[in-house]
Amino acid sequence: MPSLPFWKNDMSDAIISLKDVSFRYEEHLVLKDVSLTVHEQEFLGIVGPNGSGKSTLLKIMLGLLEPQKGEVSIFGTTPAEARLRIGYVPQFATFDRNFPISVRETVLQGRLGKTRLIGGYRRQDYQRAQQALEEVELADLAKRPLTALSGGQLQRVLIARALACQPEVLILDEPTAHIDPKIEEGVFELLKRLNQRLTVLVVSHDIGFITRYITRVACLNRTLVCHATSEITGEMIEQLYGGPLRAVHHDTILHTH
Ligand SMILES: Nc1ncnc2c1ncn2[C@@H]1O[C@H](COP(=O)(O)OP(=O)(O)OP(=O)(O)O)[C@@H](O)[C@H]1O
Repeated sequence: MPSLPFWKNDMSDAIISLKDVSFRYEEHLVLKDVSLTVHEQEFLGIVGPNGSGKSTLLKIMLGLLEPQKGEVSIFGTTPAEARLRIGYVPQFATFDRNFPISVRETVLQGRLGKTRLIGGYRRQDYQRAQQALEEVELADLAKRPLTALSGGQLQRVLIARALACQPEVLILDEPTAHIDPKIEEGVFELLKRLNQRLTVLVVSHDIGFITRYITRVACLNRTLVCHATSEITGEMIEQLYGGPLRAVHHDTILHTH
């Protein structure tokens, strides 16, 4: 009898499984023996200092990068095969907001992998885009050009674009890095609502803030350690960031000295 694939050793509702994954850019080892299982309906935070490999880890889950070592399974298959089941919201900085395009057209781009390539979008695509805009509470801005949006509105549009492909998991890379704290709260309240029907995985620098929303945190600094939110202490943060953390804002539960 063939042996079970490695992810079958985990709970049956595991949707993302990485086992002993290592990745290097040429000589530079960025991830070392990273193992992680994400379960259905989780709201997982991935935190770590600059350059600790967070975006690299996401790109591996999305099949954009292939690890030199280890195994990656998404919904029991390869990242490439599972791609359309994942909604991805890239880092804000990588998005050209001056592109002359409307909110609706941006959200429709999320349908590209799901619709026909020739002949334009179908009625169903417009319906899905409309639903996604309603879900992020921006339906009345559908015709507005992207250039006329605030940072928080733009972030919601990018979330709507990811939702338009009807994903089962939403992966966001620093969704609130460039918006102010009040708006940040609104974005995380939205993610919390979406988490009622979707698995959510979010990369953030701001562990103090996100612990209010997430169920579990994965601390990455080349290697990865997971903690239940309730276990997080200032000492742990200090170890992760290699020194006292000065920039935890909001009325955070964490204090380091
Ligand atoms: N294409 C690349 N070629 C070579 N090195 C890279 C490449 N992309 C990233 N790196 C390096 O790999 C390391 C990890 O980068 P990565 O972007 O995954 O970190 P991060 O934790 O997401 O950082 P940040 O918090 O600054 O976004 C960094 O030292 C970075 O300079």
